[in-house]
Amino acid sequence: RERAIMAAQLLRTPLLSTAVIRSASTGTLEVKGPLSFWGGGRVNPLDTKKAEPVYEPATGRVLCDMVPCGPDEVEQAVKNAHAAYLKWSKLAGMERARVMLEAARIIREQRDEIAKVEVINNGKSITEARVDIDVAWQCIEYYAGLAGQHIQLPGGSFAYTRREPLGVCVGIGAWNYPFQIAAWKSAPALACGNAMVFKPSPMTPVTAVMLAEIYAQAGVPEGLFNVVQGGAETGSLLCHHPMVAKVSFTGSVPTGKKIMEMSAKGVKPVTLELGGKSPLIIFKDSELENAVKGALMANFLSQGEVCCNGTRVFVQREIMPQFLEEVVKRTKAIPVGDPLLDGTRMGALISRPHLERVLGFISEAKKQGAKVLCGGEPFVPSDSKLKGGYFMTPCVLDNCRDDMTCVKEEIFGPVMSVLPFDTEEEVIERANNTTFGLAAGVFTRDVARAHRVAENLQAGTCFINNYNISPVEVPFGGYKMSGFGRENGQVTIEYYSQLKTVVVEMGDVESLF
Ligand SMILES: NC(=O)c1ccc[n+]([C@@H]2O[C@H](COP(=O)([O-])OP(=O)(O)OC[C@H]3O[C@@H](n4cnc5c(N)ncnc54)[C@H](O)[C@@H]3O)[C@@H](O)[C@H]2O)c1
Repeated sequence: RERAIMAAQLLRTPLLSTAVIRSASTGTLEVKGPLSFWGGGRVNPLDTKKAEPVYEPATGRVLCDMVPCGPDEVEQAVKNAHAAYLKWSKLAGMERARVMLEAARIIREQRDEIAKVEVINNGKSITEARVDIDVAWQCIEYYAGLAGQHIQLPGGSFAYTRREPLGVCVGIGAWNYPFQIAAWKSAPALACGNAMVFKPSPMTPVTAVMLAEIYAQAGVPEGLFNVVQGGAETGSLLCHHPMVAKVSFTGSVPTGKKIMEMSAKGVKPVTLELGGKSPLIIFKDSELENAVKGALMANFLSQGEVCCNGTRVFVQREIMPQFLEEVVKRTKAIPVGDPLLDGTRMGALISRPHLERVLGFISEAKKQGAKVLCGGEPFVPSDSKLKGGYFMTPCVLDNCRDDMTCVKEEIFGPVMSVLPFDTEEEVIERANNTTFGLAAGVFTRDVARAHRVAENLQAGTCFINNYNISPVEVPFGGYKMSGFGRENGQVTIEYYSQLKTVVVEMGDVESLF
């Protein structure tokens, strides 16, 4: 009966054709049809009553509907994933690698189209979205292969370890890097022989389906990478499902705590990639031009909606005037507008409520004594089709103190708080005075100081003389309440596999009994 239901629901046509995407511009793309994917195709929803609108951030129009998956659908997706896992995990690493390399190749080939859809659904600039998609295929290419270890024991005996898959892994994503998060989770999961059920954010449901289509086209077994749509309810069904072996989550701290609690009930390992309020420390001996560029990169990528952004910018007092002058000049020059235009450097925030929340942080900062040096206002681009979009001007706040809300809480928007400091000892203490610990940065020409500061900062990633550089070869993840576990780099294999030790006796058994 289940098979019959599946057959009636399954759609193997692609969500969007290349021609449709190519001819689309801001305000024109229509996304129709189901956005969930399992068993090798897109699946019609069982119940559309709880459908929610998904908006195009640059125009404010409805892009499509997101229909959350209920218990029966989650059950189908997980079962499909499990069946695929049984086949996929028996393949040799090289065989899996071949399929994954093919998926990486297809993404590379369709990079401009995927980036365009990402922009339309997420609002970030096309220049950034293209980089996101490049990082996604690089990640899949990177993980296409892995091996075990052989340990010699006395008397010709030996042991070896096998890195074995966990089974069905669940990925739950945030809305700021929709396609890239799906790739960062699925690439190591699949490389290790697992299957994945991925739930994107309900605000950005579109491009994860495109990734599912690409994996299918590359030749993964049906059901190996599945997409279920929905919000908290669907996410919690996934975390509680007894056939799910692991949950990898990217999102906020409060949701991360719930994910951990739910997973604890089933003794499931979790990876938590949570929020941050990262410090960037600029010493007076820095090369100022690079430090200013670094501060901009640390704050304004993806409209400031980046978890590892260095939003607390500590500047040594002696260079504060020059730093502020230069940073404000450059911030004012950032072209905000139609995210699909090549010249745009800042697009629209994800939603109207989020825009209002970010503007609210700025009003609160002003009340608490901060001075707005530039930006921080809603912005209406001259192009009339963008008048309903969620744009704002990037903001630099001066006169900040450590106890202000804008300095303590994650804003997740284009708002830089600048704070003066005097000594290295003082700034390290202030930089670490937060419950978060995702990233940190330091600019200085003094090599010894750079490494000393990096050692003393409580953060999962420390950037020296740059900021927000995350190549796929390098592990990424948090300290403290920014989470645990890592994504990217070789170490992530450990988070998507379990280690089996096999001990082999080559002689006779010596018994004490
Ligand atoms: N560390 C990282 O790698 C990283 C990367 C990107 C974003 N983030 C963080 O993500 C946050 C912004 O993303 P967001 O607003 O989408 O976060 P969020 O926590 O609101 O939602 C994240 C995901 O969790 C799902 N979810 C919500 N409640 C759930 C529940 N009870 N059970 C299961 N799933 C549930 C959502 O539907 C969504 O898919 C920021 O705090 C940001 O710092 C972290």
